[in-house]
Parts: sequence; structure tokens; C-alpha cells
Amino acid sequence: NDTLPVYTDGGGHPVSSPYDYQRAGPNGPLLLQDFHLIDTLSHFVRERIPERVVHAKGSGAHGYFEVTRDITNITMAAPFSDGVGTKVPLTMRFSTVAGEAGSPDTNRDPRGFAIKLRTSKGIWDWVFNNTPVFFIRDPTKFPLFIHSQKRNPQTNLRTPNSQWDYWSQNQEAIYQILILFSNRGTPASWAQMHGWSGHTYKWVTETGDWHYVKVKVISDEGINNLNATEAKDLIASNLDHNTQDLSDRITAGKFPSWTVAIQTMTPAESLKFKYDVNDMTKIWPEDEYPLLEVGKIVLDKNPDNWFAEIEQLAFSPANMPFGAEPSNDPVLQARLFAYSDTARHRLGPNHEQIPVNCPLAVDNFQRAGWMRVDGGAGTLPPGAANYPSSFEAPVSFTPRPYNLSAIADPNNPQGTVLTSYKLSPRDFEQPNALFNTEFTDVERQSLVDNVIAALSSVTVPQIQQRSVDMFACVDPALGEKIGSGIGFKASSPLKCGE
Ligand code: HEM
Repeated sequence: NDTLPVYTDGGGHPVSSPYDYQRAGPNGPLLLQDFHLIDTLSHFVRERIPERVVHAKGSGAHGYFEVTRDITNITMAAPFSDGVGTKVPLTMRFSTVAGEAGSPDTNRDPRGFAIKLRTSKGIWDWVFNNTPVFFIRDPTKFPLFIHSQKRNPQTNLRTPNSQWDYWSQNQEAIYQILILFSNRGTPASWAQMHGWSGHTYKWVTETGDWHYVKVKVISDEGINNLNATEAKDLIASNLDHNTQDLSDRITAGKFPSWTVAIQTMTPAESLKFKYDVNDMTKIWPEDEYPLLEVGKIVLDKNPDNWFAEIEQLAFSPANMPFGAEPSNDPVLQARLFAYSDTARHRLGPNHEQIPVNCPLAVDNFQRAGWMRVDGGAGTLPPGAANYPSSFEAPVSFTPRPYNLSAIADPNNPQGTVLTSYKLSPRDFEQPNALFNTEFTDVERQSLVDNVIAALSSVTVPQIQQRSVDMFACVDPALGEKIGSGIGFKASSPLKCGE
């Protein structure tokens, strides 16, 4: 049938039968020249990547987020800044936490509730759970807590002893334990769960005003849970119950949907809040901090390729557009580091170019590394400079639209500053001493000759001028010698830093 594609090996060469292989005679050993066999085997034995260290079992789908309220008085972050009615594509992944990739969907566990929003200003990952609080408020506890819940290193069994040993020693987990051991610990469907940010974030406006914010993603169907017997029965009859349920709903056109709401707190209010605003074992009561509906989520497309679009998803709470910032919640701060770090391990340094993780637009200087399969330069022409060039201007730089130090937090009055060292005339003092008092005559002359030779092959006059000025800042005589060697004079007045 010539309408079908022709079966080939990995090099694109047609192969008559995928089952056949080459031997030295009908009953002889295999031939190393059989590329098809070797290609097939060697790809197969590399088909697994590490599973997620937590949240290994999960499933997901694609859809969109729609802005339903103008909250530019709370944040300048896209998609909100793009106006009511703006829709951005998203991918969501739901997961259990402690089980391995093949473990049952209906195990008692919190559920991961992760959302990748592809906004006009970059990726915004909402890496939430289906619970409003968390077990810990100290980041150092996370690996230790997870060790107590996962398999014992000697027996490879999960043991109630270590689970309850941890919890009874670390009782700040109690709110989450109550949820976990109620029927909320076994949701009936990914579509019938709410999601919560858990953490407090800071959302900032164009003028630098900011609020503490928590996000709640409310299932339009309400929540629906299994009792312990139902959950156990499903483990016996269908390990993948929730995975299947999500996929079946979308195939049947019964698209899961959620309403997104936020709670806000001003910095002044936070000082009067009964608990630490950065303590993620506490909720903000909804009667005191009412929910404000701001958006809608709909999931309307199943993945075409589970590995490419779900397993290779890499979420990071550090992925935030301008207008959303982390609070000083230490658990959140630790997560800002941990997720991209694990993605580099699990998927490699170029995980952000995997289509499901890729922002709508990305232009930077990251071109190489393992498995770089695109030009790595976004929309830049292939020959564009691979660093911030002064003469080819490959990219422009957006000034940050607010000054981080201006939004200092009353809970941390020092604030944070965005800075780098500025050049000053003092930066030339030690080079001057090296040139004049340490170098020998031979070294001085070799420096002049070698720099003249190097600068003569530079073809951009403003680079030659800046370089001559740099040497003149070290010593005017040095600038004069090098300048005359390439036909330039030091600028007058000469500027040697601020
Ligand atoms: C210090 C605390 C924490 C650390 C170090 C941590 C670390 C991790 C790591 C390493 C993964 C695997 C990611 C991957 O392989 O792509 C993960 C997954 C996940 N975590 Fe955390 N986590 C922490 C706390 C939390 C909290 C507080 C939440 C929710 C509020 C959360 C929600 C999730 C979710 C939803 C996933 C699954 C993401 C996906 O579907 O790919 N984690 N976490």
C-alpha cells in the first residue's frame, strides 16, 4: 500500500521486515553490521528517563485559561494585563505524591495540581496541590519527610511506622493530616478537586503596589471523593482510574473546568494577621479574606503523545511573569531552586526547549548543551551574536518595570535589590600599578605590541575606540602608544567609570 509511510531504521533507510536480523549463516551468531537490529535495541534500552522523585504517577491534558476580571489594580502580570477575555493555552498535570510511576491513582495521598500557563510574557507555572496547606513550613524537612513516606531503603516497603513517626514528631502537619485521612485523601476524579497555591505570593502592579496573594482553583463540578472501600476496590480493578476518567471525559466532550479565585492581603494587614503570612501550614479564612474570581480554566484536549506532552512536562514555581513574585515563605524559596534543578537532572539542561515546556517567545544566549535540537536563538537570525553585543544588538533589554527595593516587605524591611557592580576609576588603580611598577620594560613593550596586533584585526571602529580608551584609563601613555599603533586617539574627555 503506497499511501502508508515506509518503515525505516533510525537513519531513514527502508527496512523490509522489523523482525528480521542478520546472522553469519542461518544458525550463526549475529552480525555487528546489522544497523537496524542494533539501532532498535540501543534505542529501546534507553527509552526510560528517571521518574519524578515525587509525584511520579500522573496524567494531564491541555486547555486554556481565560481572564474574567480586570485585576490590574493587583497585578501587572500577563495574562491579566492583556485584558478581560484574554485566553492563554495551558497544560495541566495531576498526580499522586508518594507512589511510583505505575502506582494506583486512588492511593491515599495529596494530589498534585500543576498548571503551565503560556502567557504573552513567558511561562507561569502554578505548581499547586489539591489541599490549601502543606505538611511542612521548613524546607529542610521536605526530603526527610518524603523519605519517611516512601519505601524503606532496606526492605523497599512503605511502613506506617516511619510515616507516623515523622508526623508525630512534626505536628505542624496536623491540618494536612486531617485532610489526608478524611475522604478528601482519595478524590474520585481529577476534575472534581480544587487546587490551591498553598504558598503566599506577591502580586505587584505597574506602580509598585503589591499584595500578598493566595490562589484557589475551584472545580465547577464541586469536589467528589471516594470512601476507603471504594478507593481500595478501584486499586484492585483499575490502577489508572483517575487517568482514565480524565481522558474519557475529554474524549466525550465533557470538558473539566475550574474557576480561579484569589485571596489578597495588604502588607499592612499581614502584620495584623494572626499567623505568619509565610507559614504554609495555615489557611487564610475565606470569610476574612474573601475569594475574588479572576479567571476560568477549561481542559479540552487530550495529549497526542503522553511521553512528549505529559512525562516531559517540567514545572517550576520559579517560572513567573513580571507582576508575580515569590513571598519569603522558605518552602517556596526552596522550591524556586529545586524544580529547575530536578528538571536539569531528569530531562537535561535544554528541558525548556521541549515543546510542551517552551514559552511562546524566547530569545537568549542559550544555544548549546545536550540535546539542543533547535537553533537555540529563538527568533534571532542564526548569525546573531551569542552574548550582549554592543554593535550587532541581537536583543533589546526591557528595563524591569518596577524597582524591587521599592516594594520592601514589612515582614522583611531590608527588601531586595537588583544590582551589579558599576565600573569606577578605582578599577584602574591596580592595573596602573601592575603596568608601571611591576612590569619590566620588555613586558610593557610586549603588551603594547600584542594588543596592537590583536586590535588591528577588529573590524568595528567603536570597539577599537572603546578598547583604546580602556588602556588610556590604565595610563594615558599606554593609551597613546596603543592608539597610535592602530590609528586612534583616546577620547577626550576620557570616561573611566562612574
Ligand atoms: C521544599 C519543598 C518541596 C520540594 C523540595 C519539592 C520538590 C519537588 C520535586 C523534585 C518534584 C518533581 C518535579 C519533576 O521531576 O518535574 C516535585 C513535584 C511536584 N510538587 Fe513539589 N516539592 C516541595 C513542596 C511542594 C509543595 C508545597 C507543593 C504544592 C503546594 C508541591 C507540588 C508539587 C507538584 C504539583 C508536583 C508535580 C509536578 C508535575 O506534575 O510535574 N510541592 N516537587
